[in-house]
Amino acid sequence: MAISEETEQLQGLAFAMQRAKERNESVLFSHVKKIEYKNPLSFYQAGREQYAGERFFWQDPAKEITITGLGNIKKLQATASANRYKQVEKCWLKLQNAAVQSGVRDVDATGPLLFGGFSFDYEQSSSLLWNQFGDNLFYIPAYMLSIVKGEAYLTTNILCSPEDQEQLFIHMINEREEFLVERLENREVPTNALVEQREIRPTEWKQTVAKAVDEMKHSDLDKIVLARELRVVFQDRIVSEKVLETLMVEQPTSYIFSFEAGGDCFIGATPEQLIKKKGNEVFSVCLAGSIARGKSQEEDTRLGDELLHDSKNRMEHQYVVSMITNALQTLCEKIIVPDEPELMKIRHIQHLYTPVKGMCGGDATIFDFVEKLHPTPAMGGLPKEKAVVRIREIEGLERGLYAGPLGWVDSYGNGEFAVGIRSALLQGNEASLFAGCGVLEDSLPESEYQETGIKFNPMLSALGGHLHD
Ligand SMILES: C=C(O[C@@H]1C=C(C(=O)O)C=C[C@H]1O)C(=O)O
Ligand SMILES: [Mg+2]
Repeated sequence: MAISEETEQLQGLAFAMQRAKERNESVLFSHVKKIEYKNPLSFYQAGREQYAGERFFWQDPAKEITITGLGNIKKLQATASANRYKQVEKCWLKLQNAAVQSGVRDVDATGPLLFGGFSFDYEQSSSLLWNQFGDNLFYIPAYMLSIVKGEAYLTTNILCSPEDQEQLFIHMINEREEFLVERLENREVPTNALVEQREIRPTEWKQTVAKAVDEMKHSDLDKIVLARELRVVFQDRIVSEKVLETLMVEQPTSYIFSFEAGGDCFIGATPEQLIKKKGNEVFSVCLAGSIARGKSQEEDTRLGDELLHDSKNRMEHQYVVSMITNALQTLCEKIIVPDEPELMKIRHIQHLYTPVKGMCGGDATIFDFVEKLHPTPAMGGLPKEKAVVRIREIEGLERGLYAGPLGWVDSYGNGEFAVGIRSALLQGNEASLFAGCGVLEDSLPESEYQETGIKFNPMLSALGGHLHD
């Protein structure tokens, strides 16, 4: 006779607790149950009070996987160093070695899952703006709703310590049901009035671009991505669920994410995948080269054609294609790279886009790919090391998680990271928005300034700020 789900779960938990006592160390227990479809934003919102500062949201452009995490049973944070990817991975693997799982198995993005992100530059001195996140931050949620290909799964994760008693966990098993109650009736949020919208040092930024252009003419630096910040202040605290909801409507073909730490929230709608790994298959995207959307169909097509044939933008794009191709080749047995870029048209902007696919050997992990790829010349520049150093020296920005890898990995080794662009850091009633652009020898500071202006629009629109033309 098949045992009931409840029994299986309690047996799994008892087993994990026994293992924790035997090993005298904490053991991760994870139970997955298939549930009726639930609205992921409602789940996210339901955890607002109890799990404030410990929530995340992730949705991929194809909407194959939507993950909402509440709570934090284990935080992983590596030292800010070149070794940070390996450090996080090592801790994650160690936890999994002893982990006990029960319930549904073999569904991507269910069960024990690590969510988080790395800053753009581990050598940038620690900043005040990003102090809630540090150089990198990952955590395993207590409760997680995964919508995978239209089916819903609820994961409960518990870290059993050798001293814990079973009773302690029974309430968790009951508590989680509360988060599943749809609370759509509370979702109406009054409009939050904009108090101030301010670009941070725009004139200096253009001067920095001009300086970089000059430097490129006299050095081996071929490309550098320079970013700037815009700050918006609202009357009341910014509600991240409201922002997510708008982003989902306005940017349906981007990754929608939010990542809370302490009182802050890193949120955005990025069109740029860094790496996706599913079994031995890997996917990445080269995205660089930009132009505005047209006001009419004709103008839009004309602008798209212009972008496809513009030598500066093609070069800007090609640097990314070459670097990603080389990086993937070191870890893959086979890769497929189209010869020509296509256009990616999103609400406020169009880009040159080349999707890349590969097959890797059995040993390569998603962290290996993140380490090899980050930062691509779409976020850093070329040569990579030099560009990162120069960004640190001249950009004058605290990038934090902006332009860094953000994503998840599950216990099956599958996962996905996007780069955290078209994003904002929410801090109470203020938000810092970031946008950058690829500067080449023939860049014009004014056009790069305009381009970054457009790149603020996805977040400005979602927050309720004034859009750039
Ligand atoms: C750096 C950003 O975007 C990147 C820069 C692009 C460009 O300069 O053409 C295009 C896409 C992104 O790879 C950003 O949005 O902040
Ligand atoms: Mg550009």
